[in-house]
Amino acid sequence: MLSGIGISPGIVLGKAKIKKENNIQIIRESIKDINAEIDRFHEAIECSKRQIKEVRDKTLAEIGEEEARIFDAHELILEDVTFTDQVINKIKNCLINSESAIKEVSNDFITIFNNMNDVYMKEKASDIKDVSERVIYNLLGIEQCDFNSMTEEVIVVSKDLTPSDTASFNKDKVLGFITELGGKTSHTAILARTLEIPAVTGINDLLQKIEDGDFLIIDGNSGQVIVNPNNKVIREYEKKKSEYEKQLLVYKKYKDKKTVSKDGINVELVANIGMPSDIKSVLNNGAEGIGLYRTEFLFMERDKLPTEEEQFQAYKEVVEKMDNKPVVLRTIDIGGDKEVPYLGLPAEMNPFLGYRAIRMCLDRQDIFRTQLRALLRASSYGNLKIMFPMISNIDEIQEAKKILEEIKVDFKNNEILFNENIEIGMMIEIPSAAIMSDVFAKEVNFFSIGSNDLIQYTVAVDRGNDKIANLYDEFNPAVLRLIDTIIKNAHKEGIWVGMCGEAASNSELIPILLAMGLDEFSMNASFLLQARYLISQLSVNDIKQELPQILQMKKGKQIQNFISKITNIKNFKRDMEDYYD
Ligand SMILES: C=C(OP(=O)(O)O)C(=O)O
Ligand SMILES: [Mg+2]
Repeated sequence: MLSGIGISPGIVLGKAKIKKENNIQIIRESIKDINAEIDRFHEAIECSKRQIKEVRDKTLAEIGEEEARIFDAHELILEDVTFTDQVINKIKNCLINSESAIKEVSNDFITIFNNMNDVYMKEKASDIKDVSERVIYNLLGIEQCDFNSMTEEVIVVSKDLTPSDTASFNKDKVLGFITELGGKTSHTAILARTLEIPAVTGINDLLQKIEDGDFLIIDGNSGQVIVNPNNKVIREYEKKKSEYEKQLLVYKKYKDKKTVSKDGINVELVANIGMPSDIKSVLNNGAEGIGLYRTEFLFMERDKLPTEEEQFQAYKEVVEKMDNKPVVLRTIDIGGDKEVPYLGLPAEMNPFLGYRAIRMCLDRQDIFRTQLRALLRASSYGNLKIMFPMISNIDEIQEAKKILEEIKVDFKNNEILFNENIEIGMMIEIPSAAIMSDVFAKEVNFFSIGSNDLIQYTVAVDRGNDKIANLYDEFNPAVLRLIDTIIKNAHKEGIWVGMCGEAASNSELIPILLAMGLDEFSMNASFLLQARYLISQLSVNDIKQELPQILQMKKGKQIQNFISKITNIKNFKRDMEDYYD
């Protein structure tokens, strides 16, 4: 049994097919005819572009537009003169062959991007590796491994797989794959999930542990790989596989349904997103809207502030793609663990208690006003709602609303279109706001409970600190009492209340939140169908009867046990975590 990281869910059983490393030796040869060498390089670039276009078109036809964009990025690398000029200069100045020049230049770029210690930059490094290997193969006239023409069903085993490799898989033949390198957020992992090919990564010395033809079981849910299992284990996994697939079919049936409990209570089930490209999976998983659009991601991974126009285009794209379904756009929550280096903000002793979110926006009104203008403009293209994060006192929400009003007046004077009745909401994620939620409820049209922060501030536990993760508990009775207070206060004022922190997708908490009367549940798209299924199995009024008793319990564990006993959802929780964690 080998343990790795499951990057694409599902279970498969089959024969191993090792993708041999093309251990090509690139020899640094001296050249005499510079022009001929540069021509050779250009020819290889053109040939690579043609191949990338083919992979792109295949991806577009068989997988999707978003995935095809990975290969647009590959083409851009070949068109990027900072890359190609450096290779040409190396050929000219060092009088070396193209293969070595590309290897040296791409290695420099890969090292720089990998050292940035940033997921996005690391992905860029792997794109450069993919593209430069392709050009080198073309220079050397080496055929690349053709996954498209596999004739028997296999599980591909490889040190690494590029997005090009993954996109060229013949889905009928490649049952799954295992690699040594790669992560959950890599392009290869994204493609595997879209293709619904189970995959596991992160197994050290993989190629020393598996041989061509070995019989394998891959469990993409738990990240386990079993090599040459006995018949008993094979039968056990065949059963697991069929149960998993049956359950998945049940979930999929809920895609276009409303979210209604067994006893007829209707709630809204919506998704959290970070950027427009997340929408595809949101729609595929039957979201009724977006409950949290974390716009700060548009401000990260770049070297200057996005302009009003750039922001407008992004927000408009989201709103239009959601086609009149509600989209709660949260103004930037920069700070805490979300750093934006080009803003030059000084380091702080306690960043989570510091210059963050609305605090920064009310201080840097240039940034805030630009965002408000962009989102107000986008509001005329669909059902957009505005939400302010990290509100801790009444002045902040009033000040934010005042600034928004000023921009509305300016828009009216200048005949700029926007939705005059746009709903305004606030996150309740700081205990002071939760305690004063009766007062805040008079200021806004809705609340969204940010349980990630609300928990960390209520129990004084850093949400990212593994050492004290046992204290970070959504079932902590203090947290549950605060949530109950917030919902009651919102309803007294006649406003709706949602939750967009991770706790909204916790299968043992969902029954309690339903009983408290939460109106909207916002979560990662991959949890939506399971949550809708779970809700359809629950009788909210029965759980409501138990709520006073639950709120009197002294320990989180006690509450959790009680809920799993009365709702019988222990197995369901295990399902959720196995499949998507
Ligand atoms: C949704 C939340 O906001 P973020 O995770 O972006 O801080 C939260 O705090 O629960
Ligand atoms: Mg938060």
